[in-house]
Amino acid sequence: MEPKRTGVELSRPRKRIDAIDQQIVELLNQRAEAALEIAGLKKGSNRPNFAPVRESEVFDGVIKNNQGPLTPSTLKQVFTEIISACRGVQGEFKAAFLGPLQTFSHQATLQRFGKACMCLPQPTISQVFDQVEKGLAQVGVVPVENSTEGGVGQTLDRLYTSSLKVSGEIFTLIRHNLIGADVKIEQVEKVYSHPQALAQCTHWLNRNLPTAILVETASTAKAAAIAAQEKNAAAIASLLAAQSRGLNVLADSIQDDPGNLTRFLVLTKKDCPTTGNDKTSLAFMVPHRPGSLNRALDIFARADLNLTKVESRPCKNRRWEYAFFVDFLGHKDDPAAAEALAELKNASYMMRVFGSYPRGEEPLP
Ligand SMILES: O=C(O)C(=O)C[C@]1(C(=O)O)C=C[C@@H](O)C=C1
Repeated sequence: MEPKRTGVELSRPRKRIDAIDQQIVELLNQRAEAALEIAGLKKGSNRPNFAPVRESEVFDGVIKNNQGPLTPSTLKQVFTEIISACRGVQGEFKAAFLGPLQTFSHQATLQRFGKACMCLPQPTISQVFDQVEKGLAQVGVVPVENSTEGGVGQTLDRLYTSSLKVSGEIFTLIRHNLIGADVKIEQVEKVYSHPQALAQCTHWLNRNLPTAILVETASTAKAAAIAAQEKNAAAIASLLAAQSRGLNVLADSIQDDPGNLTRFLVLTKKDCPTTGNDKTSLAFMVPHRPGSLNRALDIFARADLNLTKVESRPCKNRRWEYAFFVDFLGHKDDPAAAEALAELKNASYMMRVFGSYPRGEEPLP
């Protein structure tokens, strides 16, 4: 007869885990004490606690020495929370973003700043800028472009009038889920969501819920709130919305494009020094003459600067004139970039560099 299986054979590795956990707790507290000491030293010198370039160095160092079995992306998640907790020990760390809670802007904020950050959802993109400009939040998180829908005009326009610096970028996978309370997928008669989310799930809805009535809401979070109350109703919203309302996920990842990404910018008052893997965002306006845009773009080509984005927006006070928003790989203080920017300044009647910042990582679908 086979011996009865008990938990006995697990006790040795579990004891090892208990001992390791004790060490982790001690080390985490030592790390938090060091962060507190740094905060004390920064206080006198007018340096903000948030140091994005240093955070990139921490991530790079951790990943460089990793032997596995944990993957780099798992370690990044763990250290996002460790740094978040340390920032929290240093003082209240407030992040403003386009609300309400449980939207993709909220998700992007948590993805970058971890759960210890204090969330300040704002009714408009412009108010996100206001909060940081007034010093009421240390960072602002605003959407700047979506991989299928394109640029977010309100963000580009407000960047133009703001003195804030872009000090980071966040790529967030837009995963839509059909969520509901006590409802099975075949019982769903109404689907609530933001018009963009409904549009991004058109094929899935046609195939799976062809007779359901689609109802537009102001946000995906609002849709989740309605679905939590209404019979035979569901919402298209984030996992965060489902979890926070205790709703069931009836179908996950239902967006038509599995690689749908939104890029967010992180706004702060201070510039970032170079890391060696940076991106720069700027805007310029050139005179209305044949070839002037061509000549401006040629400056980047001659400096061997790779443009990752070019977008135009109408100038508000000059009809049929445009500001060109450009991102390139590199830091504004790199010698070749600095020279190119000086040349561009001469060739344009307005140029503003919004900031150079560590390049963000694009998550895999
Ligand atoms: O190194 C610093 O400047 C710190 O304040 C410490 C620390 C960290 O926990 O590693 C915390 C916040 C900063 O944004 C960067 C790093």
